[in-house]
Amino acid sequence: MKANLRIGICQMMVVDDKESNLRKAREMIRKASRQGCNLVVLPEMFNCPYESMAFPSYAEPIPNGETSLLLSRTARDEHIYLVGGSIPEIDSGGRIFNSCPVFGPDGQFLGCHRKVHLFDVDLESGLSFRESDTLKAGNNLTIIPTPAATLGILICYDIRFPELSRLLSLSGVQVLVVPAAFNTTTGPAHWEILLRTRAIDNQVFVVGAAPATNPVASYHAWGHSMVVDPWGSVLASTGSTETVLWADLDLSRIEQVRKALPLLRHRRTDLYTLKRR
Ligand SMILES: NC(=O)CC(=O)C(=O)O
Repeated sequence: MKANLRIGICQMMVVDDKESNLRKAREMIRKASRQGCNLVVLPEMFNCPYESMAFPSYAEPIPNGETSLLLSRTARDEHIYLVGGSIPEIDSGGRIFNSCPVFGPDGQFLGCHRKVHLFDVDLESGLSFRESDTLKAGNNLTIIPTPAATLGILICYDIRFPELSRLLSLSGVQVLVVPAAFNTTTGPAHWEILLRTRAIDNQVFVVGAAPATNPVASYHAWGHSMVVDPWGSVLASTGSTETVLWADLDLSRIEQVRKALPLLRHRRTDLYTLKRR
């Protein structure tokens, strides 16, 4: 297989201490880079516990806050593309978002995705979460063109809404990058199925980057970071512990799969359409 993109996922354990999280992220990014990765992805809320009430005190501006500056420097030092998972972002009006900043190999800020769908749920297992208690929703689709690949960014719950992935794919996205933090209720039930389904539906690569399970955290992340190819095959996956995972993406696979099974061409747009507002 001809590889043209080696993608690394830092499945890090997030703790209730920003400086420790930043140190761990940098260490794991460097490890991925030493393994030859030219695109490295962090998980959702990698600098902050995944707790609504923690978001305001951990929030920072993007791209000039402490975390963004560290990511930019690390991307430049390692000469990699870096998808900065997500962090709580505070804007000039004091609004807080769940946001994913992306940096290029010169450290340049390439863009930012603000989570569009907020995770407000009361699960039968007893797990309740209400991101909207402290966060606002983003209003944009996020496409990051790079010479290596065109990336589309989704954050966690966004993956459950197929319209978003389809719109991104129809706009030329080749790799859906999904920093996420599914939990031990929804993770075993839905995580792998959703990642593989979005890959199969859209015939794109899907990269799911999750935190490792932290047994002392209030929210138990499921881990199981994964890379899926456009046929829905799992190229790399892991369990719940801290690890750096990597996979080689051969982007020509997208055209091969689309040629053999022309799903996107076979859509009946005379019967139905998907409109971006
Ligand atoms: N944490 C999320 O945003 C989403 C999630 O855990 C799920 O959809 O399940």
